[in-house]
This record gives sequence, structure tokens and C-alpha cells, in this order.
Amino acid sequence: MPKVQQTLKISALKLAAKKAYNNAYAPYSNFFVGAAALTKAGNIVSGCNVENASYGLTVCAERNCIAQAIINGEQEFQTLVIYTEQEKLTPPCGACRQVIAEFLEQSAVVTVVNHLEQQISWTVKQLLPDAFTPKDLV
Ligand SMILES: O=c1ccn([C@H]2C[C@H](O)[C@@H](CO)O2)c(=O)[nH]1
Ligand SMILES: [Zn+2]
Repeated sequence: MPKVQQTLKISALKLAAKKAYNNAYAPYSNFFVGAAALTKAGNIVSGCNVENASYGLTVCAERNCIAQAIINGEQEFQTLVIYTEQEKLTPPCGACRQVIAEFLEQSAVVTVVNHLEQQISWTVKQLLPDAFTPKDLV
């Protein structure tokens, strides 16, 4: 994809992740997160964290975002963006890294951005080296 188009897609992903962030349900932690992914077909899907009074049932923004794509019939992704309003950029949790490794290629990029326009990116491989994935189930 040409660089300018790539930049536009990332901006669109940040906007979608921020929009999802505004719908996050996080009354227990007050740690609101939004995520947006670009599917291989070129569509944007998003998700937010959804907590529960039974705390352990919480689902993170990243996993809800991926589930949203699957509900829409898409299982392949180009990239994922996470949005928070934390001054310290926070990486995806271990559970989300495992789910990301299931659906995004090892070379795909995951980016965390915040309201201060700061960002950090990792490849999926950096987030979870030697991941257990479908290839291990043969
Ligand atoms: O990358 C992350 C890290 C945390 N959370 C959620 C889980 C919980 O609702 C809250 C605090 O851990 O933030 C996410 O959605 N994504
Ligand atoms: Zn997580």
C-alpha cells in the first residue's frame, strides 16, 4: 500500500479506536481502552473493554475488536491500533497477545496510541515470540 494511504488508514484506525474507547465499560478499573483493526479486506472493526461485577469476566478491547471482525465474517487482519488516555503507553495483556497471535501474522504491527499523540508499535512476533498457534495443532 502506498505510504500516504497507509498513513490515512492509521489515522482512520486511531479515530475508530478512540470512538470505541468512548464506549468502554470500565466502572471498576476506570481504565478505558479502545481498539481498532484493519481487516485484510480493508474494513475497519473496533472494540472496547467490557468489565463485569464478577471482575474476572472482563474482556479487553483488543479481544472484543477481533471478535467483532469475526462476527462480521472477517478473520484476517493487516494491523491493530489500541487507544488509551494514559500518559504511559500500555502494551496489550498476555491474553490479548495470544488472541492477536491467532489472527494476525507474525510480521503484522500492533500500535498503542494515546490522547497526546504518542505511540509505540510492536510486531506480533515481538509481543509473543514462539507463540502457540494453529500450526502447532497438526
Ligand atoms: O491492553 C489492554 C489492557 C487492559 N485492558 C482492560 C482490561 C480491564 O478492563 C482494564 C484494566 O486492566 O483495561 C484492555 O482492554 N486492554
Ligand atoms: Zn488484554
